[in-house]
Amino acid sequence: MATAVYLNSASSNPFQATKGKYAAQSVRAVPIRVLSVGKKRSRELQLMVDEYAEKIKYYCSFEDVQIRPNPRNARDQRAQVDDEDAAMMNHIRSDDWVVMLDERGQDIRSEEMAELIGNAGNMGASRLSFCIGGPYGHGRKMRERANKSIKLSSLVLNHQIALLVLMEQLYRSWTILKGQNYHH
Ligand SMILES: C[S@@+](CC[C@H](N)C(=O)[O-])C[C@H]1O[C@@H](n2cnc3c(N)ncnc32)[C@H](O)[C@@H]1O
Repeated sequence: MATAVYLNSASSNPFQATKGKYAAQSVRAVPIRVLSVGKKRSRELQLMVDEYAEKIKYYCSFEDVQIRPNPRNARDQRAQVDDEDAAMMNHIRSDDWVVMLDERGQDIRSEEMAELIGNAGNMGASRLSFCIGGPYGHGRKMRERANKSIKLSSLVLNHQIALLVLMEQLYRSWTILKGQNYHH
């Protein structure tokens, strides 16, 4: 039977062996993908993304999917967003659990992000897809399809910065779920 992941402070359970702030959770590791619209990344950014990807892969399968911006060289913003939206939707399956990254999304804490990842398997998701939009953000199809919309900050971030912050938070989430000594 599915059990929901609720994060309680490890100190409330003295029998739980853990070095971190939270007790280790037993979770089904659902594969994670990050879909992001963006031009070719700088070498420096790619190195940092790869570094986090390797860390995340220690816990679950991980894929970094890049989507070409403005794939049909549309002249106006609306058409560009629609084309990027369609390209992103092509990568999403019906049983994916889709998290849209958006400056107007729900403000969540790192512990809530960890719960989201920990509970994905219990919700019947076969895959978790985190989606980062292009220069003008997400289109209508993505907004309708997303199971959840979250913000990383109240500031608007460059998509590459958003990607890096997301990668670190995915890694952080897993260390929280495993009760490891990274999150304080
Ligand atoms: C340059 S931003 C697009 C900004 C645009 N004003 C919009 O309405 O989305 C490119 C992408 O980065 C991500 N992003 C930027 N700031 C963010 C934030 N504060 N929280 C979450 N995602 C953010 C979103 O996925 C966004 O679609």
